[in-house]
Amino acid sequence: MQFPVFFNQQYPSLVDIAQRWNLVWQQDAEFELRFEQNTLTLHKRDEPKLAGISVDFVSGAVAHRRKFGGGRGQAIAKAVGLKQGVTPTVVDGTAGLGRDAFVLASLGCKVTMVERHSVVAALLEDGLRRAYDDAEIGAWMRERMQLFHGSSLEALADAAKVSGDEIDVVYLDPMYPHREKSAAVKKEMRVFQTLVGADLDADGLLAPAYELATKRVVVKRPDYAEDLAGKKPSTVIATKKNRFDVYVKAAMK
Ligand SMILES: C[S@@+](CC[C@H](N)C(=O)[O-])C[C@H]1O[C@@H](n2cnc3c(N)ncnc32)[C@H](O)[C@@H]1O
Repeated sequence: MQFPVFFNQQYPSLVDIAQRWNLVWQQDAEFELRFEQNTLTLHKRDEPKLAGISVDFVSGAVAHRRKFGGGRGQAIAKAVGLKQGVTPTVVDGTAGLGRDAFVLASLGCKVTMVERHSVVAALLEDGLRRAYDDAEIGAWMRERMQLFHGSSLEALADAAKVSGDEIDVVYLDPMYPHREKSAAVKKEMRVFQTLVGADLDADGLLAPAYELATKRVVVKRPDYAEDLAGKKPSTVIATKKNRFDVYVKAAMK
């Protein structure tokens, strides 16, 4: 399916990206793609004051968390079963901007990110390009993080084949419809949320995820959300605003 975006058609890299990701130039498109400081960036055109969004594994918030975050003590690490001597292989079935996947990769996991939205996939690929080239993190990023463009509802097993490994854990963090009165969403996330919308078909992800994972499926949810597909998890790891629902199939070894 083609997605409409506005971009500078005189800029060859943007023309290439549009072709590769099936993005079609449109004068009055809601979003614009730009290259800013060697970084593919998405802007919402009717809110020009909002900062653009991009994927940056090298500097910024995720890099800070890698250096100063809680390491293997973080809730997400516990949820996927990272512990002394155990570093699971992961398919992240709802990659988004790749932040959770990057946390897991920086802790040693091999992670295949699956993303269905072509603009998000383009941003992820651009983030990976810069990370792969980075002197500090490039070597392990090339080994551990990769992208698969497709829907996890149908293509999860194909994504796993790209990885070539047995998949221990499938991680899911679908976009949850926001409550009417929820506090103003962080501005940057507003651009992203307008782009992808609510993942109303998310319940369908649990079954293919459970089939693929050999050890467990982990689902990130807001604390007020109902269980994915109405299925009660084996364990829940709660954080301040979210929880990780863990569906255990077999023990981690
Ligand atoms: C809330 S975001 C994930 C954020 C991510 N965990 C992070 O840390 O950046 C959800 C993403 O999953 C994607 N998505 C939802 N359903 C999907 C599916 N069936 N297959 C692939 N991607 C999907 C959406 O397009 C969106 O980019």
